[in-house]
Amino acid sequence: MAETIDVASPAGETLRVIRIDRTAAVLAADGDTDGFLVPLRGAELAVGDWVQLDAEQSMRRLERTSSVVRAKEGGAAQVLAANVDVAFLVVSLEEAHRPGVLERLASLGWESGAVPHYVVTKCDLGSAEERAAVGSLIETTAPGIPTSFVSAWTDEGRTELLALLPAGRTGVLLGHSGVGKSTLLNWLGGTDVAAVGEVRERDSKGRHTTTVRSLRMLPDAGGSIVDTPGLREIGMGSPSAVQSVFAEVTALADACRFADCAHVRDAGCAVTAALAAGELDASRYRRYLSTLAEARRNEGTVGRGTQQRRDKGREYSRLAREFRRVRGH
Ligand SMILES: Nc1nc2c(ncn2[C@@H]2O[C@H](COP(=O)(O)OP(=O)(O)OP(=O)(O)O)[C@@H](O)[C@H]2O)c(=O)[nH]1
Ligand SMILES: [Zn+2]
Repeated sequence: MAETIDVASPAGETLRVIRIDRTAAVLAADGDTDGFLVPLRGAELAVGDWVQLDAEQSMRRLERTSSVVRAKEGGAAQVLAANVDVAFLVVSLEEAHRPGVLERLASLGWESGAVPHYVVTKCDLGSAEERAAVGSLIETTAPGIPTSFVSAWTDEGRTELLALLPAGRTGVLLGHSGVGKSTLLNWLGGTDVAAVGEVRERDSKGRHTTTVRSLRMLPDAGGSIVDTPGLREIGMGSPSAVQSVFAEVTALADACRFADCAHVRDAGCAVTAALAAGELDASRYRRYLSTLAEARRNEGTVGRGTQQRRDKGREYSRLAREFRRVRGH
């Protein structure tokens, strides 16, 4: 990647991509909120990337320490954010009752290379019981990932989140459209939430969403945070990330003494035994099979796929179907 830029900046200076859209990026010195605009002209940059300018004013992207990737069907994977330390998995209190959403976000979080942390938003809308239910669901669904309950309306949880982003650290907000990511960004950044006017565009399905990705400094914390556009379909990372989310299921499947076992009804199968004993939740096992199948198929669409991987995807789909048929889930 070599890109000529028309702004005088000292050669060798390391700059960060703090804003990006389809055609241009804004670069700024570390900790700076003012930067300059660079046309992308095909350069593959993501928010959070570090770039270095040489004497000829062409730029070189430094190696990424982490990246949040979205698999695009039929195309190359898209990097949503680079060099992030904490991946905030944002769910609204309402949405947090759905284990499938929690699992997908967890997988995307582990896949990024950043440390995942759930943020349950809009807690002003729910009761203490509802919150406790979500807390225990998260503990069983994604053990080991910490959770913060927040509300931008009542100011709950702000200090807790800011403590995770001291100077030199960057967070990223991952979550479905409408869970309150833009609101969080402004709330953490100290902007009056009521005064927020985001740039919004229509997406291919006519819905409004945030399309510009940006990195914002957090004056009250020292670090920074990246907003990603509304993710209507949250990807789920690679099969290995899915397997870390479903670690206990993976361990059971590995412990099964039959090679090529469908883990559906065979006597002596470790998975069947755990299901029968009530140690493994049938719907969790079904989600494990279908999520893994989807991750294998995606691996095929982002260009890294081999026939073998696609076959593996089909095999998991078949197992998921068979499991539903036999168990009625
Ligand atoms: N009750 C309540 N509503 C909130 C809170 N935070 C955000 N909302 C509302 O939730 C809606 C969505 O908020 P946004 O911040 O635009 O959500 P988003 O995740 O950025 O959505 P996209 O830009 O489409 O990705 C808005 O109507 C907000 O006013 C909160 O803490 N409590
Ligand atoms: Zn088995």
